Amino acid sequence: MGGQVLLAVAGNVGSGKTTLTHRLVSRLGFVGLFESTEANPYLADFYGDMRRYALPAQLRFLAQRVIDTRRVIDEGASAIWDRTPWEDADIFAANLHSRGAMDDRDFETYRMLASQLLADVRPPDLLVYLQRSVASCRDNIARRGRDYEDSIPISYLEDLSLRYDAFFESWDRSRKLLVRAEDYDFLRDGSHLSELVGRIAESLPQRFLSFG
Ligand SMILES: Nc1ncnc2c1ncn2[C@@H]1O[C@H](COP(=O)(O)OP(=O)(O)OP(=O)(O)O)[C@@H](O)[C@H]1O
Repeated sequence: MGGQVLLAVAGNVGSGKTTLTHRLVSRLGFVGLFESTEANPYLADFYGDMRRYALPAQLRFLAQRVIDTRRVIDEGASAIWDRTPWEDADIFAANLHSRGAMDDRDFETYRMLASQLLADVRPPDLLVYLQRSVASCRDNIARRGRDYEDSIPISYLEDLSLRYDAFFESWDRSRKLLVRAEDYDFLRDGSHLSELVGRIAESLPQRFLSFG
């Protein structure tokens, strides 16, 4: 194995990142970098009133994810991210700004901090984009039944989905892999996971030849 491998799973709210990341963690023996739903004390308030809580919620997401990322990278173990800090900055915060939930002044403040915090964070070796239709994301969100997510407008998911596609298209910090979530059943079918692990191995840089 060519040293520490960093994988990232990126995708919309309800796309199934957490399920996939758990499966990959147990298959590969990597450390999982999970987004704890309880970790952001602004989240429920944010969904209740996006205008009021956009800036503190975004700052908290970014700070927590950068702290967790740096710790895992410093520890030297191979790891897999369930969402990256670049998604916070380039997708979520930018989306709130363009929806009018974050004003120009707050967005500029956020951008100043984000560019400093992210300046020397090592990117993943491979970004896996778990692409799922908005209708299917919405069904997953409804099924998991978190009260505070009841208020998520469909237009919010649609905007994020467009931004995710553009983010993936322009992602040039590492290699990347598109996975259409609806073609796989990672929860119930082990062969689907094996197929994806094979695709990941093929997509990684040469130095990780013995991966998987
Ligand atoms: N930067 C952010 N801005 C706004 N909301 C965010 C941000 N990062 C995460 N969230 C929200 O916090 C919650 C975290 O939940 P969770 O970890 O289950 O992620 P998720 O996006 O729903 O992923 P998945 O269903 O693919 O596992 C979700 O409602 C998620 O959209």
